[in-house]
Amino acid sequence: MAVYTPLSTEQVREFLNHYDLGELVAFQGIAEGVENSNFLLQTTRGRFILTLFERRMDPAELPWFLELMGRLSARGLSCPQPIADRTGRTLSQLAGKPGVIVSFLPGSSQAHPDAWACRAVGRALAELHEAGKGMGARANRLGPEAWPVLLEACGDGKGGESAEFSALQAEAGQALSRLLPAWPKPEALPRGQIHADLFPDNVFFLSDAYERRLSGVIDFYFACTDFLTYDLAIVLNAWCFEEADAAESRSGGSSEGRVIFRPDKAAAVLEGYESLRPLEPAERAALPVLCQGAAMRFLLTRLYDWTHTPPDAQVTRKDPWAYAERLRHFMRLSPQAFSLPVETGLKDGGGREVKA
Ligand SMILES: Nc1ncnc2c1ncn2[C@@H]1O[C@H](COP(=O)(O)OP(=O)(O)OP(=O)(O)O)[C@@H](O)[C@H]1O
Ligand SMILES: N[C@@H](CCO)C(=O)O
Repeated sequence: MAVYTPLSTEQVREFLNHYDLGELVAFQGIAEGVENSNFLLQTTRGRFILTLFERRMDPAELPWFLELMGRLSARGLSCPQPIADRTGRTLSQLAGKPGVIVSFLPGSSQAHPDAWACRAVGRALAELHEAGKGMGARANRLGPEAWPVLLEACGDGKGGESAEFSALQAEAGQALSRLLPAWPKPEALPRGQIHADLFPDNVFFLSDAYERRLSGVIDFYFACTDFLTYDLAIVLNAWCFEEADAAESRSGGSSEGRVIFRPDKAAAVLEGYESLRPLEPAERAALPVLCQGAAMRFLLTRLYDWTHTPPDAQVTRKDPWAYAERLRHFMRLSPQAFSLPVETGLKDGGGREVKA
């Protein structure tokens, strides 16, 4: 559970007094997530999400994220809308942390998304890239310049001395020395606002007997300005492998063979994306390297968290070895692996599946 900062009913009630959101009925910490503390608030006016920002977050950058969500939402992407208090402010302080209340999105995430969901997320990513146009830039704090620093810092924490951990650190270091010189120059590919963490747990779906649709995208707190295709590479990493849930139950040894790449899902992501924003040849050619970079980014943040998560935090650590496997997969790929457009036969007009 990701609650780093527990709150009392009194604190939440007092906080809510500054908003026009009715009276507090109930609140609870939310089990999912690793970055921030999240609470579900039930008030007499409905459900809302309260987030307290914890780590890897410079409070000075919070207005940028709130502006992005407001803009995307105004342009038709279903995402949380920041809610202003009675003085018009969306960003406040609670328990010594910056805090925000956002609208609650209905639906639920899919732990094991199928090819249809992969196509829908590809399409939603292209919508996000289109809707994000025209906003000021925010640098990617977890981009390639940050990776060597992060790797260096991984060994400082508790448990960093184990042989298995050291082997993974060494492997990441070797891969990094090959990856960094191959990384595209900033002007080489189209850039824009990217989500940068579009994992299955950040995408909601709704379904009934007649149809299934993607109902919303959450968690924009890693969003930044970078290669649009890097966002696609993150989605290919996060949505197109199947894995055993190995995180906390690891008993040692290598995790080789725990994850399997699904080319049909990758084809579905690309087809969904290109149904709105066809890739340029240079973007296709860069995808194998960008996929290695995306695997590296999540390998490194997970590796760092493996040894730096406070023992009393209510949080389930994520498995860095699963991303080492993805990195190996993408390092083995031919540079032409994504060079041709794909056809999956899933075409349905975008994101909505009509059931028979
Ligand atoms: N606007 C929302 N509407 C509905 N549920 C939400 C909303 N925002 C967050 N949640 C719930 O809270 C959980 C955690 O939120 P979020 O993913 O933003 O946390 P995080 O700590 O930033 O996670 P991550 O590890 O993905 O970075 C989500 O999985 C979801 O269940
Ligand atoms: N989505 C990330 C956690 C947030 O950075 C991961 O699965 O490692």
